[in-house]
Amino acid sequence: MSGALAADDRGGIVVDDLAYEALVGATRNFLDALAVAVPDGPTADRLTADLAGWAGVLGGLAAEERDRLFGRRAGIASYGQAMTPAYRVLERDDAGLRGVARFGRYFHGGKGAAHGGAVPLLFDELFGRVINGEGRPPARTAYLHVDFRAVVRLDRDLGLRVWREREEGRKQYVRGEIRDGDVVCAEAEALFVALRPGQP
Ligand SMILES: CCCCCCCCCCCCCCCC(=O)SCCNC(=O)CCNC(=O)[C@H](O)C(C)(C)COP(=O)(O)OP(=O)(O)OC[C@H]1O[C@@H](n2cnc3c(N)ncnc32)[C@H](O)[C@@H]1OP(=O)(O)O
Repeated sequence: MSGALAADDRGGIVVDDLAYEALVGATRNFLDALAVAVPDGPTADRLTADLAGWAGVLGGLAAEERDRLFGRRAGIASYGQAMTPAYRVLERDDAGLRGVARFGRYFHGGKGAAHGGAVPLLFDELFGRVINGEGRPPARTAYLHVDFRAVVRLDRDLGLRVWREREEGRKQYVRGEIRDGDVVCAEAEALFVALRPGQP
């Protein structure tokens, strides 16, 4: 990214994991509040100006992709990103993971249920985490199939499970499910293809 500095070149102290997790959590809370608020004109103007100010501050702290924190902190909730519904990994090994997810109001589709696009988004994120494990070449999603079995309700702790199904050369098949208690809300299957050296 042009104009971005490597973290080492900035000379400052990078925020610790706990503080970064709190920042991403506050961002999620903000997005949930924005999704349901009906602001008056002055409030909207004030917020727009505040956000523009913060975008400017953060723009001045932009880093190269390899040095960024967003989505790259393995030890914290949602790997430190707010792009997908919130999740936490409870158990993980090379075969898969178990965890919990929560779809905030920002991910509302209609009639109290999560947006249909947010469900595959979460699967792609989780699959990517399992497939791109330690020591493996990076792999990209070739296809992602989701069956929506029951509505995903907002603001509830949901069970997550993802597991590697099989591997055929560069092709890696992975499956997963999202449960609300005993109810399977969504099941997914995907193919990831490991990238050849130099492949974007
Ligand atoms: C790099 C990122 C990780 C970095 C680490 C970061 C840490 C972790 C972060 C995790 C957070 C989120 C991670 C999300 C992961 C994404 O969402 S990636 C973004 C979404 N996906 C894309 O943009 C992919 C776009 N497509 C492509 O780049 C290329 O089509 C692909 C998928 C790499 C495959 O192309 P290719 O390498 O030229 O392979 P190709 O020879 O065509 O096919 C290889 C084999 O796969 C089969 N195949 C390919 N596509 C299909 C298909 N759609 N259906 C069926 N079979 C297929 C072929 O038939 C062939 O089979 P065989 O003949 O070998 O039996």
